Order: sequence, then C-alpha cells, then structure tokens
Amino acid sequence: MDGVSTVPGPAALPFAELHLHLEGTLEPDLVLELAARNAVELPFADVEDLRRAYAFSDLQSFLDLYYANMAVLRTPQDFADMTTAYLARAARAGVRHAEVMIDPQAHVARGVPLEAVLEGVDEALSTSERDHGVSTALFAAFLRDRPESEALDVLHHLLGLHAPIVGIGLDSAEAGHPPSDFARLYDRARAEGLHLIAHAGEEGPPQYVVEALDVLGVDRIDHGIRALEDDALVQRLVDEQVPLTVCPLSNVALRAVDRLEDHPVLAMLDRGLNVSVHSDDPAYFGGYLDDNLAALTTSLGMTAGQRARLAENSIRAAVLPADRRAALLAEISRQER
Ligand code: HPA
Ligand SMILES: [Zn+2]
Repeated sequence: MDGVSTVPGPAALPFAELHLHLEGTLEPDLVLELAARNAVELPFADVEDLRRAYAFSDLQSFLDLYYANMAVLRTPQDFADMTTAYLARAARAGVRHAEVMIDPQAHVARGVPLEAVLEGVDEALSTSERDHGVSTALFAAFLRDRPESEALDVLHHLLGLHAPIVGIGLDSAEAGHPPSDFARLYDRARAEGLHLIAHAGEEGPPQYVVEALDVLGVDRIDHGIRALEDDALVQRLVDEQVPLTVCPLSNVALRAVDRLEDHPVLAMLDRGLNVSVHSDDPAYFGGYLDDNLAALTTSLGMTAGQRARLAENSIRAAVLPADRRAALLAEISRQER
C-alpha cells in the first residue's frame, strides 16, 4: 500500500461486486512479479509480450491462459497480494461490497495446499473493510469440466478446514457440462447452509439456466445472457426476480456478444430483469467495475437512472447483513433525489 486511503468519499454511488474471480484479477505486471518471486518460468519475455496474450476468441481460449498464469500463485503471501491489489482497485471503482470467487481445485491440482490459498485470501479479505471500505464475502467455485466426485471431495475438505466461505459457485468450460451434473454437490452445500450461485447461459444454452434454478436451486445466476433466447424463461426470471450478474466487457472479450453497442444488459434491465453489472476477470477483459459502467455510458448511453438501478440491484442481490444493506440502499436513494 502507498499509504493513500482508497476509501471513497460519500458522493460515489455504492455498488456490490457479485461476479468476480480472484484469479482473474492477476494483472500482467503482478504475474511477472510473482513469477520472479517464486522462480516460475513463464513463456513470456516481458509484460508487453504477456499483455499481447490477453486476447481471446472464446471462453476456452481465455481459460487456457487463466489457468496457466495461476502457476505463479504459490504461497499465502501471493494470494494475499493478488487479493489486496484487487480490493484497492475495486474501492477506486466504487465497490463497497465484494463477493469474490476462488477456484480451489485449480490450486490443489498444482500441489498448492488449500490451507495456503485460504490463509492468503482471508488475510486480505478480513482487513478489507478497514483498509479499503469494502466489505467482503468469499465463494468457492467448482470446475464443471472436472468430475463432481472431485468437487465433493474438495467441498468436504473446505468444510473440514472451516473455510471462511459463504457459498459455492460453478465455473470453467460451460458447453457440454450442464448444471444437473452437480446436483449432489449443491445438495451438500445447501445442507451446510451455504449460498448457491452458478455460471449458466454464458456460452451454454438457456436450458442450463433452467437447470441451475430447478436442479441446483441457486440464489443467483452468473451471466445468464443466453436466457434471452427463450421468452418463457425470460418471463420466469422477471416474475421470480432472479438476480443475473452480467459482465459486459467479459462478454465482448470472449465474443459472446460482438460489440458493446449490441450488449443486451440495459434492455434486460428495462424489461424488468433483475440484472446487475460486474467485472468477472477484470485483468483479462479490459476493466474493473468502473470501466464496465463507463463502457455502458459511452456505448449504450446508460442514463443516471439506469446506473442507480444497477447499483440498487447489486446491493439487493448481495449477501449482506440487513443493517449494511439498508445503509447502502439509503445512500443510493439519497443520491437519486
Ligand atoms: O468468465 C468465466 N466463465 C467461466 N468460468 C470462468 N472462470 C473464470 N472466469 C470464468
Ligand atoms: Zn465468471
């Protein structure tokens, strides 16, 4: 830290970041710094060379680099440094509450103990409200392109360690890996009182959104944009006010949407869907929450009213104590007056 407070002034509209992969916050310069610290060999000559690799054709092309770069994360300090860098940047973006995911299986598979991951991440999260004015919650996300039995083993291990998680998610390569493959995992997590979220309808079909709701019983859908292909599903999502955590810059970077000008998020909002905007993997997709909001203003002419509704939806869909939720919502309505 440079000693300069990142706690925002009272004028900023408060947002909750609800769709954020911590490993997706590894900026190229931090990747190289951690590689040097841990003597990890990377196939990149310098930051510019690595930066050039941050260009994708689809979800899998991103995931290949995302998992490869994780090789630099070895010690609790590495996880703490990555998490702290994100929280400081998120605070500058107007984030006041951050619900962040980690991918435990991706680290265990590389021989990094779960204890090291949790120690580093928790050290940064637990001081975040004091240091950055950002309250936090941690979700463990499971890799849908690996077997459910492995996910169950890792969940069991996390529970045995009393990991400071509030819920579970489902991520990684979506196509061909339906939510229904993870019914037992979600049953187990529900029995533990955990919150349930899942990626669905990013590259996968609308049916995966239906399965996430009906088979997994999720509280929120990450992405969900392909639900728009099914009118009956859209009506259901409106009726049930299912939170959809939409990530515009991510969708364009991974070519789920051709251009920002074509992004449906504001049309979804105006259709009564419970959408909010998030940054997903900000180091890889061209920006943090503020960058996503700025892009919507520039490319889609987002109004102040739409921006305030996105803020409000994010706070309502967050896992927050009632008093903090009420205080943040009151800040939004004061600014709308
Ligand atoms: O954008 C994503 N989609 C699916 N899985 C992921 N894991 C990290 N980021 C992503
Ligand atoms: Zn995601």
